[in-house]
Amino acid sequence: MTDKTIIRFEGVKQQYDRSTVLNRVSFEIERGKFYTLLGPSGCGKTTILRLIAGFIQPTEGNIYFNGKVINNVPADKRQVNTVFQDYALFPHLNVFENVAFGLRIKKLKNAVIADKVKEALRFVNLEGYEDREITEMSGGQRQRVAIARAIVNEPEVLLLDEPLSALDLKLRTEMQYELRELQRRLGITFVFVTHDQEEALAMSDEIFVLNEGDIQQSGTPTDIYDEPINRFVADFIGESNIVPGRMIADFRAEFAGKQFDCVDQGFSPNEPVEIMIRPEDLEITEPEQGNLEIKVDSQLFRGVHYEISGYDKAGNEWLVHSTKKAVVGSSIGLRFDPEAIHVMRFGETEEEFDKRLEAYSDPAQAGAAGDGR
Ligand SMILES: Nc1ncnc2c1ncn2[C@@H]1O[C@H](COP(=O)(O)OP(=O)(O)OP(=O)(O)O)[C@@H](O)[C@H]1O
Repeated sequence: MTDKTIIRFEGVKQQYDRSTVLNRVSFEIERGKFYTLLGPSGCGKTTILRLIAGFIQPTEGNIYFNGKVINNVPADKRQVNTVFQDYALFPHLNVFENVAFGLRIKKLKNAVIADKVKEALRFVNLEGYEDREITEMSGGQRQRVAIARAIVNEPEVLLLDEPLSALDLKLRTEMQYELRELQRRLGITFVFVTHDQEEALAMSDEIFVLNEGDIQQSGTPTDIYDEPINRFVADFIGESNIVPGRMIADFRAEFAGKQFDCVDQGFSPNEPVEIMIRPEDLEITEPEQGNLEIKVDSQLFRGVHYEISGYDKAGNEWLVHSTKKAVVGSSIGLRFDPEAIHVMRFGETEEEFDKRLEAYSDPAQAGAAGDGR
């Protein structure tokens, strides 16, 4: 734990009846950053938010806030506010009263409330909308009222549970920029929940990828995109080619019936692995000039690139994103760099994975691990 840590989960388990929704999850959240909990429906994202907010208590483990255990601190005593998916605004109150609601409960003076509400509305670009009825506001504007109502309490952490999912694509993209910008201006910690990987990649400083009650991987968007820990993360974050293979030795992998140089090490000789290559890292060449040859099966124009798929001689399917066209039924070559080959070990924990990656970037450790070439 560092002095930047604001929230820490230590072995937190959550059970409803007999089903375990979180399996002894441990992680840290630092002050002033934009975090995203990303994962498919039902993986436990909202449960983590509810635990941070104090709407539920963990079955096991501890939750720390600024270094103190808060398992039994009631929700209204936590320095945390939540923006809900459906905004949960009061339809019978106007914009001002919706934002002022929490402050009235705290019995602040009217002049103080007026100042704070004005400031919060300014932050979300809704100055002058104080007297509007909620029913007269658009989806995007309601969203901003909900955010103003949360930030008016000056929380240390803002929790956002799929706040953009009700908006259409264009507005959603606009709000992504706005939220990111708002977080920078406010300088407080945001914990944002989404099942949309593009949204997570675009907005976050740090992403936690969840599946079935476990954190599969945590890291920056580029870490997670470039070095996914396993098939689940690789598949969930972007499109990927994943084929079976084995590590012959350090820096030498075999897949699709051939051997290739790669940048991975620290595996047992002949260890079975999964090989991942992103579609945009494959370059189309003449059939005999590539590292692999595939027979083109289909081609779709996607606006910026062509999406080409085909099969190699070993029967693996490959997806290619390229600005070059290919002819369905013809053979093409695929060229890729050793750095484009990502080797994934079966059943590796995040700790082991991080250690292995660190060894690549630290020549002293890499040497100690033995260069098997
Ligand atoms: N009060 C409850 N009682 C019983 N089961 C619950 C309760 N709340 C959530 N669950 C279950 O816990 C699991 C995780 O739910 P959670 O809402 O945390 O998932 P999520 O990742 O946020 O999903 P979504 O994206 O669909 O909102 C689900 O299987 C859900 O059915």
